[in-house]
Amino acid sequence: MIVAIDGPSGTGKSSTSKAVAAQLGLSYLDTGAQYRAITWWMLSNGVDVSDQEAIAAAADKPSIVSGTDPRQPAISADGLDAAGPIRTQEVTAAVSAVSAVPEVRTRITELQRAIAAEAGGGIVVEGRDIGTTVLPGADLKVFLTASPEARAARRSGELKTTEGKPVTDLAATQQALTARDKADSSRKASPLKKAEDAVEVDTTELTLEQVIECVVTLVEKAAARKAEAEPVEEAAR
Ligand SMILES: Nc1ncnc2c1ncn2[C@@H]1O[C@H](COP(=O)(O)OP(=O)(O)O)[C@@H](O)[C@H]1O
Ligand SMILES: Nc1ccn([C@@H]2O[C@H](COP(=O)(O)OP(=O)(O)O)[C@@H](O)[C@H]2O)c(=O)n1
Repeated sequence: MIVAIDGPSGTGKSSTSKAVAAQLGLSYLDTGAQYRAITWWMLSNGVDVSDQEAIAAAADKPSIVSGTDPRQPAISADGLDAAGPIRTQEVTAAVSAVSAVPEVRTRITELQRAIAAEAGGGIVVEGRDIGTTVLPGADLKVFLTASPEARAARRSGELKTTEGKPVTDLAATQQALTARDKADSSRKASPLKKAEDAVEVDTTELTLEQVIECVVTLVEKAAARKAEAEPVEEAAR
């Protein structure tokens, strides 16, 4: 069972995906964390993130390792725990530029497909291009949306500066979030986009619990469809 959950920042992808995976006993992959980890590695290793060629040349250098336990998500770059540093404002500000470089996307997409292929019992993969590009054959595709105001309000309490202080400026958070959406949606390589066969869920007026319940129901229905379809496929072979 492969579940793809895409959408812009602050729509609830990570919280929903982790909870759904934990509830249904599936693995979990946060692909945004992988793009953040490679960005953090580049910033830490003197790669000029305003130079596309420099980013492309460094794309296959770091080893990026993701944990797939939804109760203990883990991410490392060259063996260093990246979970904390990837959430800083510095990384958030640079990640769209790094993730737009085709060599970075090819590298990270390969990693994502390998992880999904190895997840025996099924996996929930969240990101921007999972349903359109990474796993177009997913059994269920969900595209989460929410108003920019709701997304900024959700995010403003979480963001941290490089010194670890909270960022509380709501207007600035909304502006940064909108700029990142624009960059992610307009890049040439695998932009943020709803897959044609994805189910769109607007989470603006929903609690996180309601979104989780909705996605669990969608996964259960997709699993039942898959179970019904498989004996037919077997017989046709
Ligand atoms: N439906 C919701 N209502 C209120 N808060 C939410 C909802 N969904 C997520 N959140 C909160 O919003 C923040 C961002 O959610 P997250 O899952 O990280 O979004 P994304 O992965 O899409 O960026 C988190 O603090 C989360 O708890
Ligand atoms: N499948 C993906 C996932 C993330 N990304 C990039 O990684 C960035 C960070 O993703 P994220 O999911 O951690 O972002 P948030 O929604 O958590 O803020 C995005 O803004 C994209 O630039 C991507 O290009 N493709």
